[in-house]
Amino acid sequence: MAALAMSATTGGTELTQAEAELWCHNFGYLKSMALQCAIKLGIPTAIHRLGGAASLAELCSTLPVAASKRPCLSRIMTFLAASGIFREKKKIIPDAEPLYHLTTASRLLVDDDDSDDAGGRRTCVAQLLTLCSSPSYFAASQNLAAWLQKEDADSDGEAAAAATPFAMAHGGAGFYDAVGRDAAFGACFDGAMGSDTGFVSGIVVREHGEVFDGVATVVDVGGHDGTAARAIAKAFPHVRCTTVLDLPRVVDAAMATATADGNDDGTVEFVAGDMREFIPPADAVLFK
Ligand SMILES: C[S@@+](CC[C@H](N)C(=O)[O-])C[C@H]1O[C@@H](n2cnc3c(N)ncnc32)[C@H](O)[C@@H]1O
Repeated sequence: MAALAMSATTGGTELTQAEAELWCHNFGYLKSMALQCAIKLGIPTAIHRLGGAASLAELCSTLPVAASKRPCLSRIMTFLAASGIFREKKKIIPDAEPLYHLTTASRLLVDDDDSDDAGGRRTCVAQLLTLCSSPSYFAASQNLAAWLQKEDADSDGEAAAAATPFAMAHGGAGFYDAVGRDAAFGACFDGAMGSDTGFVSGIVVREHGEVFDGVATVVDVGGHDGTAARAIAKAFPHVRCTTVLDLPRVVDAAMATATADGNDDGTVEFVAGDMREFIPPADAVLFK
C-alpha cells in the first residue's frame, strides 16, 4: 500500500529522476572499470610522456589500442574526464580535438622513472588500484548478500567457507591464505602494498613527524616488507628500535629480499607471528 501511495502522489519527473539515480548507482562499477582500463593501457603514463596533456590522436599513436577500436577511446576519455581522472580542455580553434590533461589524481598513476616527487620518492599507486579492482576483489563483493544470510555457526561444515565474502568466493580460503597460495595474487598484493606504503610513508615522515616526538621504539604490526619501518628509522634516528611484526611467510620473504637488495642494515627487526597472539612491546604501535 505504501508503494502504491507513493506512485499516486509522486510526480513523473521525480520518479524518473529517482530511476536515473538508481541507474547511476547500478553502473557505478563502470567508473572503477574505466579507471582500471586507463591503468592497464598506461594512459596516465602516456599523457605524462607527451608533456602532461595529449589529444586523442596523440594518445592513439602511442597506446596499445587496436585501430578499429580507436574511436571508442574517446568515450572512455570523456567518461574518465567526467569522473575527474583527467581534465578535458577544449581548444579555442573550432572543431579542434580536446586535450586531456593529467589531474592530481591521475599523476599518482604515472609509472615512469622521472615521475617521482621532488624528494625522489615513488608516487605511483597504480598497483594498489590494480589489486582493488582485481577479479578476486570483485568476486568477493558478489557474495555480500549470501554471506549476510549465512549463520556463522552453521553445523554443516561450511562455516569456514562462509567466514567472509572473500572466502565464499575463493573455495573457503581466507584473504591471506589466498595471498600465500596463489603466486599471481600474492605478487599483485605485494606490489599494491609496496606502492601505497612507499607513497604514504613519504608524506607521513615529511608532514606529520610530530607523532614520533618522544617515541623511542615503534612496532609496525602487519608491517609487510618493512617499507614504512625503514622510512621511519631513516627519517627519525631517535626512534631506536623499529620492529616489524608479520606472518611467517611474509617475514621470510621480506628478510630474503632485504638481504638480496642489501637493505639488511639492522635498522629494522623482523618478528614472525600472529598479531592476535602477540605484539612486541614498544612505545608506539603502527597499524597501516
Ligand atoms: C593490508 S596489509 C598492510 C601491509 C603494510 N602495513 C602496508 O600498509 O603496506 C596487512 C598486513 O598484515 C599482515 N597480517 C595479516 N594478518 C596478520 C596477523 N594475524 N598477524 C600479523 N600480521 C598479519 C599481512 O601479511 C599484511 O602484510
